[in-house]
Amino acid sequence: SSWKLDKLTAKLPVPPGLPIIGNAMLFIGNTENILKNLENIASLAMRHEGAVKLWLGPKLYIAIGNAEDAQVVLENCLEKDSVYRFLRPWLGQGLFIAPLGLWKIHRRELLPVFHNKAVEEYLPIISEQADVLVKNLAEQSGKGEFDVLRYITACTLDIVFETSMGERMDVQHSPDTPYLRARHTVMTILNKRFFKVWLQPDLLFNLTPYAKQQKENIELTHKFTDDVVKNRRLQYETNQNKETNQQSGGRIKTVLEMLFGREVDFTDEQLREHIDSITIAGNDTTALVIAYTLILLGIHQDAQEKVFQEQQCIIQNSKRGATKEDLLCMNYLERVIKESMRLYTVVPIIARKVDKEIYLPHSKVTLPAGVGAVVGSFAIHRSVNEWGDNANEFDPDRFLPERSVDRHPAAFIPFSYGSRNCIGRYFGMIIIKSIISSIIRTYKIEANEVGPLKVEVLLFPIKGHQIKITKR
Ligand code: HEM
Repeated sequence: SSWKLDKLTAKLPVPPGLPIIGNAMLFIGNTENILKNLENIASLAMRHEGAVKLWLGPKLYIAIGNAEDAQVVLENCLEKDSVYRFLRPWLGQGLFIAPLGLWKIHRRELLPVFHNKAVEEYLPIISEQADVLVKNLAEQSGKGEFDVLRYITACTLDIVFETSMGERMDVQHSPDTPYLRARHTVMTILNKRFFKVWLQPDLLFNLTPYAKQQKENIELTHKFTDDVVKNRRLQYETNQNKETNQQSGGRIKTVLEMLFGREVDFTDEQLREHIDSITIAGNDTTALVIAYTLILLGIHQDAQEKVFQEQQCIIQNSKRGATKEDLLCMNYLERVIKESMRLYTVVPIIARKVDKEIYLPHSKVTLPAGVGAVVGSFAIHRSVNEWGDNANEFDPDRFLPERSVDRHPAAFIPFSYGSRNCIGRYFGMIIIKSIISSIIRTYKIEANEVGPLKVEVLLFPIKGHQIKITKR
């Protein structure tokens, strides 16, 4: 039946491949090569109808580089592709990879927890950590280039841990803990598995030392979250009669606390899986967007000056954290952040399972059930068809309302699209805005370039996020 699948999708171009493994060669080699190959696939797609097909071993994938087909896939295919199965031992049925039936029920329960009003309660925690970040950065002020991502990641970890489970990790002061090391090890092994086809079959993976290492480190991270869930459940049950709404007693409720006593009676294991999924999906993504935006502001001094002037207008010379009202006024900064997410799409590819036949109106091809659909957000964000001839140039004002009216709704999808999009997108945006606001009011930034990129699930610059800062 691969013959039948091949025939059904005969209209689509296919890059040259090898027998048996098909196009899997495209994903072999270093991570920089993977990106080059992805770019070649994207340009092959552009020369045709914005889609190509790839055989990865026995499985057929359709790679999509146009907004119209991306919209159809992201609206209709809500089940994650089987490539995410490697996350299963770690994240179980957590929202990020939850199978469709369970996902529908749990997403509905989690939505109010990530509502604008609910996450705005976390602004004091965000500003407090942004303040620590600004102080930590002082050691780099007036010196040469340095990689800013490490500082930002420590800050977003502190924010995400405190808001999701009420744990004050203080990563910004003590970045090296057994839990964080274990977490990093698991991520490194998973990344290898995603991109190295020979590590994908369990049989082969289990022959490597990675298998044991992964198991031990997953157990360590599970134990950490299990303990938090157990303690918070106990506290919740003790206080149950006293507290009723989010801010009772003046204390802010964490994501975890908001999940107790809901319509769906989450088990402790389910809570652990959701909380782990949230801290994994929400941390590096947010940190990367901030780091790319700082480089872009360092390159484009005129944009930085405009961002600074806007801050002066809103918060004057104060060093206080940004309030909800302040954030709403940061329109230029918001356009800069969007342009940063467009050019450096930190989640560059999204893979979904096609569980029922669907027709792609742009490529004019019917995808049979059983194939995988890969949405190339990075490719769509840089496509001249969607963004015009200067698609590769930095121009925040392309996000002015009057210049956005004719754009396809799925031409800009940094948080994916449709009902399985990012549940934390508003939370992510307020963290990003608030942290950049604090940094830019204190430091002037310089940077040369982002340079060549690589894909390790997320998008990274090969030489790191190099910037120079000086106190204003
Ligand atoms: C700028 C920062 C962020 C970016 C670029 C981003 C991007 C994404 C994308 C592209 C997806 C969908 C993946 C797919 O369709 O397969 C997603 C899902 C998700 N994100 Fe985010 N995210 C960000 C911040 C956050 C934050 C702050 C949180 C929570 C604290 C979060 C939690 C999640 C969760 C739980 C999902 C799974 C949703 C579901 O399947 O229903 N993300 N994110």
